[in-house]
Amino acid sequence: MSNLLKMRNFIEQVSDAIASVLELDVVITDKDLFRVAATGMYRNRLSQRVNQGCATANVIIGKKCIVTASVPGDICQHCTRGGKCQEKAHIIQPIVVDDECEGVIGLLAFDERQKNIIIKQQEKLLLYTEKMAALISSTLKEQEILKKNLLITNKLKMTLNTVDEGLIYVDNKRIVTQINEAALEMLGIAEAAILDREMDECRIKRYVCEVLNEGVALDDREIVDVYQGKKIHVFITIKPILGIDDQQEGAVLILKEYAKIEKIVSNVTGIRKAYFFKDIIGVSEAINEVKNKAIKVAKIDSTVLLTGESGTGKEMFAGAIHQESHRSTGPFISINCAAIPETLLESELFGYEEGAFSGAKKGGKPGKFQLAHGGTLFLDEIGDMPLYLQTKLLRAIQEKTIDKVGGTRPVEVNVRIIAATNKNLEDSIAKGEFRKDLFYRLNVIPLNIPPLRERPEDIYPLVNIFKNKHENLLKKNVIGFSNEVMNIFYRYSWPGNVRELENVVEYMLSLASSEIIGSDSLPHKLKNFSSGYGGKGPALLPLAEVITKAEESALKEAVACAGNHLNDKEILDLCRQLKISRATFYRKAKKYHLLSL
Ligand SMILES: Nc1ncnc2c1ncn2[C@@H]1O[C@H](COP(=O)(O)OP(=O)(O)OP(=O)(O)O)[C@@H](O)[C@H]1O
Repeated sequence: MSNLLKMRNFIEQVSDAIASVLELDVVITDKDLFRVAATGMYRNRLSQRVNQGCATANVIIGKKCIVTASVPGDICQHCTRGGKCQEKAHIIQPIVVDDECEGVIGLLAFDERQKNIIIKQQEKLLLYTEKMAALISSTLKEQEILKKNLLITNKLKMTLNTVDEGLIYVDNKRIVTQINEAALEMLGIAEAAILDREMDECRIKRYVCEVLNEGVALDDREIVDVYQGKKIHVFITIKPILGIDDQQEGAVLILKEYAKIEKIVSNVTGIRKAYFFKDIIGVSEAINEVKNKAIKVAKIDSTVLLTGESGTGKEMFAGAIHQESHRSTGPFISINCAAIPETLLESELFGYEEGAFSGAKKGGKPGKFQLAHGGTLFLDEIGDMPLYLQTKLLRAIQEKTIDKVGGTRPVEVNVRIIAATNKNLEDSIAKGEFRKDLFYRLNVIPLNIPPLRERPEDIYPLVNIFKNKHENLLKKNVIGFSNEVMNIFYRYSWPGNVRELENVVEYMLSLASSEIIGSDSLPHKLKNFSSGYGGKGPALLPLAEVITKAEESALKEAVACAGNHLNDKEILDLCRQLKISRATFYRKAKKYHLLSL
């Protein structure tokens, strides 16, 4: 479709305007020889093609205006209509855009009166049609520029929405002019609630003001805050945007999510945060039993298999065992066998030699086994390892050597293996998904971490620890959770275990507006759970039982913090802090088996 045809409405308006001013008929024809707009005789011949070789076609080729005072003139000699043309005279003006003829404006005379107008007012008409052709030409150009701009904007929008970083553009008044999907997700906000409005998140606003006032970029500032009820933890870079004349036009904000950066660093290096046994919180007999056993086995170099539901703390235990072992000065390298695509897992674990496959790095790459040399290798989600790699892993454990992908000689490695799974490996063996011999190799020392619902005494100290941790991060001042909330915590089944509990505490703290956090801040699924409170749901615990549980947890935690094996002076000190008598302490110690911990 020609450019003139695309703007048919506008072209029709121009042709009507010319005709009404000049008392002549007008036809506007595009470069494909189609009549786009016309008045008079040609109005009912719109969208028809004019003859090849006619005056119009000649002007389109020659890009020069012609005046024929009496049709047929010289220019008509090749026209296929010959003497049948009804035109008596015409002026045909080309519409030229960037040296390309897009079409013509034709002023036509069909009778003697109109013919006289053309003859007598030729100069004036030429000037007028020239101006009209220029008007159409500039409008066509504007349309072209508009189309290009629209395309650039669309490409930009698509690019903005494919990047992982959050991007926000603000003008000099801090009004958000553009925001991508990643930024909306990080801020937990809908586009309509932020676009064309002032950037009002207080910490971000402060930094934006700084950049706009001083005109100097700001790099990777860490922000931990609550924005519209959602916790945000990001690194922010803000750069001023300069216009064509070097005037500041606003700023661009680049947000990188902390959790994503942490995950990338830990995935690439395999290095995890160091955990110690003191970080593993819990006062229940069950958790202390596992802890005590783990402390003992840390000293020997045997392979450990940690089992337990997701979020029970298997990775914490693996890290703590490493720190307590004679390998603590060596590396602790972790790999999640379920998170890495099967095709990459082998080279991630065992490394590869140069040229092992297309895309292999020059000089090859060491695998996690080699990186863990002299330390501990934590194989998380071992139950998801494909069978062919299980065979290779078994050989590495038995022979203490690994075969790199594309390698010709085995490489010696000195590594302690700790594996973990939330699957029942015996079931996997029965289904033929896990090698029995590997299972026995890994299961030298089995440690099972019980789910949180089986050790409710741990809930209170865990809630306390997480409250303190996130209270500081979120800069909130909270005393604690209401009895109703604690009661729900005790009765809920925690399918996501300690991880879920921590997430719930963090969520509730970010919403907290009072010192005691009530059930109104509970996340949806716990709120639903609480709607059964006293109704259809599980029965309420008697108040006395809640108090007893809280007292037991608080005392066990206090004794554990003081060091478990307390002498007389330490017990006296503890009683003073707890503001209870020695007799009361010993009575409760007996009741809750405090001193046998
Ligand atoms: N006893 C505990 N004391 C303090 N924090 C804990 C405890 N147990 C688990 N956590 C916390 O819960 C989260 C999950 O722990 P971890 O990753 O060790 O669990 P996991 O069993 O390895 O989970 P997955 O099977 O999903 O990998 C972590 O944030 C950890 O800090």
